[in-house]
Amino acid sequence: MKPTVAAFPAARPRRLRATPALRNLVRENTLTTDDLIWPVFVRDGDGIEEPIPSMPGVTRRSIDKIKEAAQEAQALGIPAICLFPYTDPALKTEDCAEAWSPDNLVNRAIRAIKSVAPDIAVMTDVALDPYNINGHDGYVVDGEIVNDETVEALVKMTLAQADAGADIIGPSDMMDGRIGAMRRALETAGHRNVNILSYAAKYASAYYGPFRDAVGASGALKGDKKTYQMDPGNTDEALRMIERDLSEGADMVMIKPGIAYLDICQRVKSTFGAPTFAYQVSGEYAMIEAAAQNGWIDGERIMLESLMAFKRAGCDGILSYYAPAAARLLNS
Ligand SMILES: NCC(=O)CCC(=O)O
Repeated sequence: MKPTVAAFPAARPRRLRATPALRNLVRENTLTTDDLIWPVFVRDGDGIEEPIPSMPGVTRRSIDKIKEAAQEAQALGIPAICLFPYTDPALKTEDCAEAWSPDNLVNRAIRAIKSVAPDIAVMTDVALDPYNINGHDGYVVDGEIVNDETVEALVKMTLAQADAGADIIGPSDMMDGRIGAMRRALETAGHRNVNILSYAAKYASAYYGPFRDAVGASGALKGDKKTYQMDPGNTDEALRMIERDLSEGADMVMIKPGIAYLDICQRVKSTFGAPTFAYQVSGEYAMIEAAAQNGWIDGERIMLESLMAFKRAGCDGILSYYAPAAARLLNS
């Protein structure tokens, strides 16, 4: 659609920018707390909030502190919280059995959140990397990340999370066929209302560096994730991945990382019209924080501007470490 614009001076586009009231009236996109999913890091212990040096302002919390965070999120009106575990290295194994233990950190955290903040939707991450001795999202056999055996493990992990009360399952592993396998297993187990938010277009990105520090996977990872995560040069492939995951039973889809992949967000939303999310990942957060702490940028304004960019690109929501800070500003 080509907009009709009169010639100057009949058209003076600045008229619509003249006052806050007029700007508010004609704003095309809005950012609200309803758009936010807050990723949080869980660790063992009690009363612990441990700073993550490469993500200033973000901490690893013990479950009692996660409960407080969930209550804070509920009070701020943030609809969902997403859990990532910092697993004790002694629990990381080749078979990754801790991933589907009913009493692993994440499953205990889900139950704890549900006990104090029942209005919050709890999202989980499904991938083997927090439990894998070699840091990969899948099983490694003779140097290869094997697909089908990994999917079997991911299904067990999914069911354990759903049993614990997860509302949204977030498969971030990028194996083939996992969405269909998870959906069938959830249906069979009677978890008919558990949503799947598929990390459908997840790129092999350097922007995840600080996250791997946060979950203690940096040292463990041998090699890279390029045989399962996507090549940053590709666009059409992202559309194929989204279409496939939706056809296998994903309720919502995600593009990750965020700000460097807004073209993908825009194409995905305009092509499929499905609930579309972006993940403003750890490296994006770290870059904004580093510049803000140096006084080189206005951190609060950049935070809100970067989140608004996702809305403009068509996203329905954003996973962001800024969720509580943004919610406080948006609510003020
Ligand atoms: N599966 C979750 C992630 O890989 C998060 C990445 C990040 O925040 O950098």
